[in-house]
This record gives sequence, structure tokens and C-alpha cells, in this order.
Amino acid sequence: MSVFTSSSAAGGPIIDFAAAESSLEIAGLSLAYGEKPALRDLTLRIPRHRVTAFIGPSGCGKSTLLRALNRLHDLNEEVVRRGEIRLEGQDIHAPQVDVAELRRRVGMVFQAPNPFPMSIYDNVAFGLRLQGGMRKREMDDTVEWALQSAALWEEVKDRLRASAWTLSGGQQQRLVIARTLAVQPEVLLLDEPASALDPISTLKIEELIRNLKSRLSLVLVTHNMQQAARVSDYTAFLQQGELVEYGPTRTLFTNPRLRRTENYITGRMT
Ligand SMILES: Nc1ncnc2c1ncn2[C@@H]1O[C@H](COP(=O)(O)OP(=O)(O)OP(=O)(O)O)[C@@H](O)[C@H]1O
Repeated sequence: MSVFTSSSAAGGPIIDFAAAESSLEIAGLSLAYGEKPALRDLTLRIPRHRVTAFIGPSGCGKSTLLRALNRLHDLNEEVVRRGEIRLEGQDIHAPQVDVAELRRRVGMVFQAPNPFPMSIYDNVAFGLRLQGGMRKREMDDTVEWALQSAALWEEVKDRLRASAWTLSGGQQQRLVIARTLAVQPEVLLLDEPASALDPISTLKIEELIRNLKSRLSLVLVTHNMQQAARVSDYTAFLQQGELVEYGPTRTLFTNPRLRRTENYITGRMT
């Protein structure tokens, strides 16, 4: 018997994007950890060159959904999935898909900054070296470009050979973003990227997120509703694995369609 019970979201999304405007399409996605459902029949499209936020109470499935988008659940044998995820129209679970290439195209940044134990330069060059075929000059230029893109270049240009561990937490998170950008992803997934950082570093990350959307599509998981309101164009509200409401961020926060959304954003339900 299937672990998935059908429970369509009350109200469902209030917007939809044409496939042509979408970077990712999630179609009828359900996911369970063993017998425990975590995502229930989610259907939504993630628009290209916009910031989309996933919000909702702890345990509602935000990180599970984010991780599904670059197949981070693959190694968890307990996970049972139903439904499809398409990147630029292609099923990410199709047999011919190279998972390493998928993760290059759909990069991910986690809550705690996780620079590799090597120099600032080598962190950013890491993915480029794995890909191979780049001469030193081109590599130098790409490392500089990635650090510029992550708004870190000016702070580190004179100490590229220093250990990444000599950077502050906020700088380390921007370094991780530079490392992810260096291999030119189309989508950047951010799982609470600023929750371990001080307020100034948080603002820098938020500004960076807003600036990056001219270049790629971003998906942000956050507990912080002010942050979602500040940086995202669209917000999806999840509750108990269901997509409750999905719409332009301004509308969702000022004029939610459903009482469940209103209760959450006004703090009547956590
Ligand atoms: N590896 C796992 N194995 C088993 N259950 C898991 C696993 N990861 C998450 N879960 C469960 O799946 C549900 C959704 O978890 P998830 O981490 O996606 O929620 P979340 O909305 O991101 O929560 P939070 O805001 O607290 O990070 C929760 O009930 C959680 O306990």
C-alpha cells in the first residue's frame, strides 16, 4: 500500500507561471521518510530569474522540498518519492541524468557555512578543477568573477592564498556562494543561508540574493518572514507537507487568501 494519502491543498496556489517562464516545475510531488509522509502532492513552478521563498512552521517540509530539487535525498534509502521535478522541462530523475551535472546546474548553500579546509582561492576553484580543461589564466579570471559576484572580492583579493577558516562567518558564507557560482549554476538553492550570521552579515547576504537574480533563479528556505518579505518575489507557504498558498510575496503577506496563511504570517500559529 502506498504511504501517500491524497490530501490536496486547501485553496492551492494562487499563481501559476507558464512553463516557458519556469526554471523548475514540481508536479504532483510526494515524499516520505519510510512510512512518514513529509511532502503531499505538491505542484508548483519556480520562476526563472526571481527569488522564491518557502516558508512555514518547523517540520512542514521546506528543507525536504529544497533538497528534492537537486536530488539530495538520493542516498537516503528510506525516502520514497512520487511525482516529477523538471529542470528546464527535463525530468531530473530520468535515467540519463548525470547527478553531478544536475548539482552543478542546481547549486545549494546550507545554513552553516561549510568552506573546505583549503585556501580562499582553492575553495572557489574547487568545482572548476573537477570539471577540468581550464588554463590558469582563465581559472584566475573565473575565481575573481565568482568572488566579485558574491560581493567578497574587495575583502579577500589580497589574501587569496589564506585559509578559508581565517574569514568571518558571514565572509565564509559568501565564499561558499562564490564557490557555488563559479560553476555557473542556473538555480541556487539556499537553506536558511543567514540564520547562523549576525545582522550586518545577514543584510549582505540578502542584498547579494537580490542582486543575483539577474543571473539565475533562486529558492530560499527561511524561518524569518521579514527576510522572505525583503528578498523574495514569490512566496510558497507550506504546512504539514502541503502547499497551502503560493503567490507574489507582497500579496501573500498583505492580503493572504486563506485564514491558515494569515494565522501563520500574523504569528497566531507557529
Ligand atoms: N532524514 C530524515 N529522516 C526522517 N524524517 C525526516 C528527515 N528529515 C526530515 N524529516 C521529517 O520530515 C518532516 C519535514 O522536515 P523538514 O526538515 O523538511 O521541515 P522544515 O520545514 O525544513 O523544518 P525546519 O524549519 O524545522 O527546518 C519533519 O517531520 C521531519 O521530522
